[in-house]
Amino acid sequence: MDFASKIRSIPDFPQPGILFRDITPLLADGQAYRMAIQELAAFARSLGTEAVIGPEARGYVVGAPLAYELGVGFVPVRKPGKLPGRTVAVDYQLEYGFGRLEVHADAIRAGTKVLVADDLLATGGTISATVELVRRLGGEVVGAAFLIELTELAGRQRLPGMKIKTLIQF
Ligand SMILES: O=P(O)(O)OC[C@H]1O[C@H](OP(=O)(O)OP(=O)(O)O)[C@H](O)[C@@H]1O
Ligand SMILES: Nc1ncnc2[nH]cnc12
Repeated sequence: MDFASKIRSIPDFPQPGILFRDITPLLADGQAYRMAIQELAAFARSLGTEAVIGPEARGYVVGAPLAYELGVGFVPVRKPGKLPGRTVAVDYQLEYGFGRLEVHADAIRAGTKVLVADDLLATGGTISATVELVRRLGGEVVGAAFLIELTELAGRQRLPGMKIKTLIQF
């Protein structure tokens, strides 16, 4: 499957100088979406994944179906003030901004093998923050799975030693 042909590139969004890689055409193609999730699921299975975690919002369209396909739980990471229970938070930076991510403090049992999932790896800021949240809760991060990797932004360097699967590289 040529997943890259299902990605639309939009210049200067959300700000000048950013070439935005839009996954919505891939999501709209049921067969491509399913094959992409199944390919990431094979990687996740090989790592013994017991839970999947993903950041709001686009991390959910990868992480949630991946967890469902594996038959394991999904842990949502949210932007501030959205989760009703006690939370743990980390601040982070991304290609075009900065922010804070939160997770419920009781979302992961200590020792759980957790796969982190998102649509896209750019600078790695978002996923590093997500990894940090898992570790703070005592989970073991076994790997990271993405649809897209922006190789020039070297996000992998923020994840030393991590097993990483990406379906499309730009
Ligand atoms: O590797 P990084 O430099 O951190 O960039 C990648 C992140 O940026 C985008 O999310 P965004 O914060 O735009 O939020 P969204 O999912 O709500 O659109 C994307 O979905 C990744 O989570
Ligand atoms: N260039 C990009 N396109 C889409 N999502 C992104 N998140 C961070 N950088 C991005």
